[in-house]
Amino acid sequence: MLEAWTGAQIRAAEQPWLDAGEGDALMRRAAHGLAGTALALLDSRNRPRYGARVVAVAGSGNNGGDALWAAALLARRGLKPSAILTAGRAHEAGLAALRVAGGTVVRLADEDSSSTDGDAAARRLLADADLVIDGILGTGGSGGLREPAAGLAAHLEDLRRDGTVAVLACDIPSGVDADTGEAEAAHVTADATATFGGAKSGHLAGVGETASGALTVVPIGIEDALPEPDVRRLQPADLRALWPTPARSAQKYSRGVLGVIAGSPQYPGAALLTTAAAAAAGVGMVRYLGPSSVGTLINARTPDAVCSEQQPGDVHVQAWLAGPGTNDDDGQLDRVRAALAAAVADGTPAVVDAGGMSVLPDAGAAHLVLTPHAGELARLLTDRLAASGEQVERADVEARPLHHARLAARITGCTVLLKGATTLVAGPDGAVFSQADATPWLSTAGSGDVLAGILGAVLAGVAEHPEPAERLGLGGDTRWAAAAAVAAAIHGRAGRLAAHDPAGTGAGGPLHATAVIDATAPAVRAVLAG
Ligand SMILES: NC(=O)C1=CN([C@@H]2O[C@H](COP(=O)(O)OP(=O)(O)OC[C@H]3O[C@@H](n4cnc5c(N)ncnc54)[C@H](O)[C@@H]3O)[C@@H](O)[C@H]2O)[C@@H](O)CC1
Ligand SMILES: [K+]
Repeated sequence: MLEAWTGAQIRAAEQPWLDAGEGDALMRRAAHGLAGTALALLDSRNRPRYGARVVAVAGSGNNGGDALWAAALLARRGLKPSAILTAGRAHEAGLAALRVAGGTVVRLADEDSSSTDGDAAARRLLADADLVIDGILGTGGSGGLREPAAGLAAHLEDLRRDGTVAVLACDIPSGVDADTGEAEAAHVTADATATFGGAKSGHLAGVGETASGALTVVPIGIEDALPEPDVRRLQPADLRALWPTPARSAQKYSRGVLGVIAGSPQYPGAALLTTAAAAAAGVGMVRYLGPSSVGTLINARTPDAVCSEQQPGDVHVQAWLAGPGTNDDDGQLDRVRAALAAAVADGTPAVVDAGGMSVLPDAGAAHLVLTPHAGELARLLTDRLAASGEQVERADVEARPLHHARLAARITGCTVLLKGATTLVAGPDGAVFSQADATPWLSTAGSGDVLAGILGAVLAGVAEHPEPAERLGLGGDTRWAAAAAVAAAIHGRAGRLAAHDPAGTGAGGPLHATAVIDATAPAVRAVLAG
């Protein structure tokens, strides 16, 4: 599991070492890890190390100190170091080390300075650089980059996009909030980030996720002092442990029955996709409740689904999937309401997707997993905050995804899975998961229905088997958020397979929602095979 903490949590874990006067030792370890990551980044681009020009861009704090020390260390490996100072002050020992290593130093003009010689010299250094280490701001930064650093960062991004320079962020790309991944204004975008002691939540959400590039966590000795993580990301081994794999004695009922209330004669597609996806994910059995005309269509694609016009109270299921493609005309929304009320009362987990979110019970529960995209989450929050008159727009959710997912979980009392390039899952108990397994090709109609089906299958499978989650320290209500993260990861991986985009970079080509369904079982097999 990749675990991440807030800046304050990391600082608290460092404090005993600082109190004991061992701050320098922590910085030395950080700088060594940073220098090692710099060499690996050059190697990955087939750039020779010897004679490579490395520029440390350093602000006033310890983040700049790390960068200056790393540049000095790299001089011993044959690189040519220099530094651009963005503030009036710089870390003294780091700066001294860089000078001893033969590095030139230029300082950007601040608002009070009339000379801009430093700015021109800084741009010349960047133009000649093979590698830039961004040490402008770390966990002590607040409020985004200001001038003159902001202008320099914009110039650096032009050079990075052209491929002339590789950018390595020290701890966190400067200007990105280490706790939230938000960036109000200018920020650095990095090809890679070396972070110290533990990942920061800001690496796994929002702008911070994309701005960080490839993340390396450098241990500095404080790790045992870290508390429960703020954000988690499940890795393949975790997915393997959490996937509802059948026991030898399993039969369809012990594996879980999923009740699906989706689709309508007008919009049957959602019913077809959700039921087929749940079946492909290996649920014990799918029970579809809805109009018989839709049931007939479902059985043409998924003959194993049991379809009827029964009501939720007539059947016994281990999980519900309620909402996609439903409307008021044919009684489907009444079924959704009844299923969700029963789910809250009897503890049966439920996926609440699309139209289901408009008939959510006032008092939710962690075992109800809502699956909004940014626009739906904005609407849900605006509805719930109507009394205060607060309006939430889609753009607000996109700019502050972690904040809004957490807010929605708190207000609704439900687990909230916010769909996006990176999927965030927030539980009402405060647990957060961030999964980045997807491919941009997944942004297509029907993709969300497939996710809902996979999630329904996972919830039905884990409903009566909490042990694997407990073994990973994800017990109690956190297990519902973990189940949602598992489903998001498998959906993303199926998408990558279907698009032939193994790394999720956008390589490969288009996919159709049904291709994602067909790739679901192979994605699960690949995870289980390790
Ligand atoms: N505390 C420790 O023991 C360790 C810290 N380390 C490094 O130290 C960093 C944290 O160091 P600091 O606490 O000095 O914080 P930073 O280096 O992030 O910078 C803080 C300084 O920047 C100024 N500042 C804040 N926001 C600004 C803005 N928007 N524009 C311009 N200036 C701004 C502050 O006034 C302060 O002087 C970590 O990210 C990590 O890189 C590592 O060396 C490992 C050990
Ligand atoms: K930085």
